[in-house]
This record gives sequence, C-alpha cells and structure tokens, in this order.
Amino acid sequence: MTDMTNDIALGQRAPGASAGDFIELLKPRVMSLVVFTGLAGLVLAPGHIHPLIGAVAVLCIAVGAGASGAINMWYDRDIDAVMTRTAKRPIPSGRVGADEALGFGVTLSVLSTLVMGIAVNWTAAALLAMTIVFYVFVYTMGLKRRTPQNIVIGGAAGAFPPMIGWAAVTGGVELPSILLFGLIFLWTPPHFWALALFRNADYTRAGVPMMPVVAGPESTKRQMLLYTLVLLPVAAAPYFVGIAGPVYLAASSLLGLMFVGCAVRVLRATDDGPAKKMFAFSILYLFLLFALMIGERLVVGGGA
Ligand code: HEM
Ligand SMILES: CC(C)=CCC/C(C)=C/CC/C(C)=C/COP(=O)(O)OP(=O)(O)O
Repeated sequence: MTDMTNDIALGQRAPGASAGDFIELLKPRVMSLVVFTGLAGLVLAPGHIHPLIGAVAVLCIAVGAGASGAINMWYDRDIDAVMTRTAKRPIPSGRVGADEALGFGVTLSVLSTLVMGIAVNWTAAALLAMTIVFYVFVYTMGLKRRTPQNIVIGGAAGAFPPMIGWAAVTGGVELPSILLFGLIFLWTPPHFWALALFRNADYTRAGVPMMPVVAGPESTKRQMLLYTLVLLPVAAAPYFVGIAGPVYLAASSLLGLMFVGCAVRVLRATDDGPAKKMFAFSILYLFLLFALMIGERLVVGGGA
C-alpha cells in the first residue's frame, strides 16, 4: 500500500481536497431533482408558509439529502473504488479522507434536521431525519449489499421529500402527499434498473446484488414494464385528489405512455441503447411531472 492509500484507509485528510470535492460528496445532480420534488410538496400543500421559512425548509431538504449522500459515499468507498462510474469520486480517488467525509455528512445531517425543527416544524424535521436514517441505515448499510429488492424498499428514501415539503406547510401527513410518495416510489425501480442494465458489469464486479445481476436482464426488463404500467394510474391520482389540474392529467398520461413505450423498447432490445434512453427519459419524466404540478398550481392557484 502506498503512503497516500494508507492515509486514506486510516481516514486521514487527503492532500489537496477542494471545496468542489466536498460539493461532489453531496451528489448535487441527483439531489437537485430530490430537492425539486420537495419544493413541489411545499408549493402544492394547502395553507400558507412565509417565503423565507419555505426557503429554509427547501435548503434543509437539500442539505439533508446531500449529507446523506456524503455518508453513503463514505460507507460505499470500497465498492465505489471498483466501479468505473464511481471510481473517480472524492474518497476512492484519495482527494477527501474517509473520516473527513463521514464527519461532514453527519454534521450536515444533524444541522439540517435541527434547523428544520427550530425554524419550520418538528413534523418536517422528523420526516427529514427518518429519510436520512432510511437512506443511510436501511438502504446503504442494510439492503444494498444483501438483496435485489434493495432499491424497491430502499427507494422509499428518495420518495419522502415531497412529504417533507408538504409537512413544512401543514405540519402533517395527508393523502395527497402520500400519493406523491407513491409516485416516486413506483418510478424508482424503472429509473434505477435502466441504469443497472447498462452498468451490469460494474455491479457484478463490485458484488452488489442489483436486480439484473441476480435475476438477469430479461426478468428485470419485465419488472420494469410492470412498474411503468402501475405508475400510470398513480401518476394520474394527483388530479383526482385536487393537487393537479387537467393540463397535468393530459400531459402526465402522455408522458406515462412514453415511459411504458421506453420499457417495451428495453424489453425487445438486444443492445444497451434503449436502456440508456430510458434512464435519461426517467429523469425528464419525473422532472416534467413535478414541474407541471408546480406550474399549474402557480398559474391557477388554489389548494387541496
Ligand atoms: C434508491 C433509489 C435510487 C437509486 C438507487 C438511484 C440511483 C441512481 C444512480 C446510480 C444514478 C447515477 C448517478 C451518477 O452516476 O452520478 C442516478 C442518477 C440520477 N438520479 Fe437516481 N436513484 C434513486 C432515486 C432517485 C430519486 C428519488 C431521484 C429524484 C427524485 C433521482 C434522481 C436522479 C437524477 C436526476 C440522476 C441523474 C444525475 C446525473 O445527471 O448524473 N434518483 N440515480
Ligand atoms: C431528504 C433526503 C435525505 C433525501 C435522500 C434522497 C435519496 C435517498 C435519494 C436516493 C438517490 C440516490 C442517489 C440513490 C443512489 O443509490 P446509490 O447510493 O446506490 O448510488 P451510487 O452507486 O451512485 O452511490
């Protein structure tokens, strides 16, 4: 082992860590969509929140989500080092020490939860804390390395942010926010398995039991199609509970059918092309659904 690798294994400060490396620990691209769905929960909830308190709530979701991403990168530094997609991350590449990353993630997790509780309300804080705990302990340290259902169950963590945003306004958990949870929960398997299909070699090498590694591509593809089909009525539900309007209903149905179309093409494919397209479309799909809900609410107004 070289001196530097030794230092990293011991968790000591790696030379040359920059602010950019710490920002990378927060998984900013993934978390931007997580935060957007949290903002949607806040905008769609009935009632009023002072814009400054609303901004604090969104900031706490962003910091809490990023912090849990940093702890995930700390725990997963061994498997991240052997996967092509993740090998250049700050810890495996030696730019940030393991202990330093853990301290950063834990500090920001505690801070974001406390600020949410003190400045916004303790229901939103409890949901934020639960989401962080779920992502770190249930998904990352528990299910990820043990079962191919890892992201089906663990994916619940990524589905909580709209409920947190909603609770920031109402102080409670109501049916519409549970539906937004359900929407992201059902979206996560086709989103992630599309990527896992074309990153199968990475996960096999790292020994992570993702669905395509364990059940094979054909079974994974069939399950992805099933999730996109079940998603159709659940994605329409926001209209029926009054948090989205007719434009949302029409556009989300069309987008949902396009998502089903992606899954059908993936099922028939003999190369990685359609899975790559489906992964990219999954992100656009979720972004557009929440943008439509927010947009229609801001233009038309009203509440659930
Ligand atoms: C357990 C559930 C999930 C898993 C396992 C998962 C996994 C992944 C992985 C491995 C990537 C590639 C990341 C990279 O290479 O940087 C990714 C990308 C992405 N994910 Fe997910 N994801 C999950 C849930 C979510 C949720 C809930 C959201 C947002 C609501 C989300 C949004 C995104 C976005 C926006 C990207 C693209 C990032 C980029 O541009 O590189 N994901 N996801
Ligand atoms: C508010 C709050 C705490 C939100 C958390 C949101 C959350 C759990 C999002 C999950 C998204 C995600 C990057 C999963 C990656 O799986 P992975 O960790 O297996 O991916 P990797 O291989 O890229 O590390």
